[in-house]
Amino acid sequence: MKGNAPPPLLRLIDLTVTFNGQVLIDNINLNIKSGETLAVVGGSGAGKTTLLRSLMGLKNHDLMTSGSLAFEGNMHDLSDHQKFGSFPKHSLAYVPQSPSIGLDPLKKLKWQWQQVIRVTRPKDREFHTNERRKLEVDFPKSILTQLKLKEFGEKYPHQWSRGMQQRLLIAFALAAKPKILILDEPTSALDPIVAARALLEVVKAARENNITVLMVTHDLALAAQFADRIAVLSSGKLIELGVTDQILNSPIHPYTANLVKHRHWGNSHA
Ligand SMILES: Nc1ncnc2c1ncn2[C@@H]1O[C@H](COP(=O)(O)OP(=O)(O)OP(=O)(O)O)[C@@H](O)[C@H]1O
Repeated sequence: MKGNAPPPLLRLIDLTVTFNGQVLIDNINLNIKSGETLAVVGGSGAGKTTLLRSLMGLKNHDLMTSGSLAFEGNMHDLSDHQKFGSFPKHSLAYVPQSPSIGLDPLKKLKWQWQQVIRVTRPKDREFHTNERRKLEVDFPKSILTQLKLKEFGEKYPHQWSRGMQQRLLIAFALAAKPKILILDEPTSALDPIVAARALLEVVKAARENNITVLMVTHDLALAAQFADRIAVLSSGKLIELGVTDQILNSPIHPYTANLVKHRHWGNSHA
């Protein structure tokens, strides 16, 4: 059946990022399959955030980027910001590690939701104007319920805890109906028990809405609970990639074996 496998939704080809000659991302090739949850795991400084930012075409002028990205069969040059402009950015939704980056402290959350719709669905062909207006007024209740968020509209960000702000950003991202939801350390603002529960809800909501999830985390145990596949990043290199069970039960690279050995596993993968 191998020959019949569908092409990947996104293909990262020969991505290299350097800073003053120092290699931060070293020739990474990575496929993301439609509908999967892929976790990129690595320690601090491994290059996780740099990988995500490059993949989204977010330009940092200090860094030199080379490589390309194929999305739904179309090629985009990552080294050339102008050419990357043709990439359908609304297909990706990014939730940053720090929720405060994504929220305006001076605006009620309802206003911020309206901006999400205006930006992600400009002159939308999918929607008649009336439908779009309705969406701007009504946050999809199903997503609020799925993520256990209520009464979000009339409050300001500071009236929510950091964990709630992070969940709200994830809800905004899901409601914008991206093809890929990108989560940077999605549970860093939450305590471990709440984190696992919240991530379970996010992955479930993404699956129900047919959204592919790419997350980066330093926590292999958390990745193991939710990811279909795990990619291991170390010093900017993709050193191992496999389905979650293979990574946990028969890791090939000594770095991965060490990660697995030194994790305290919960019940799911003891
Ligand atoms: N703009 C930049 N200029 C110079 N070096 C950078 C820049 N951005 C990232 N780096 C370096 O690239 C390496 C990877 O950083 P990155 O933030 O991607 O790692 P990370 O895996 O996300 O780490 P963490 O888990 O601590 O957030 C680090 O050595 C970092 O210092």
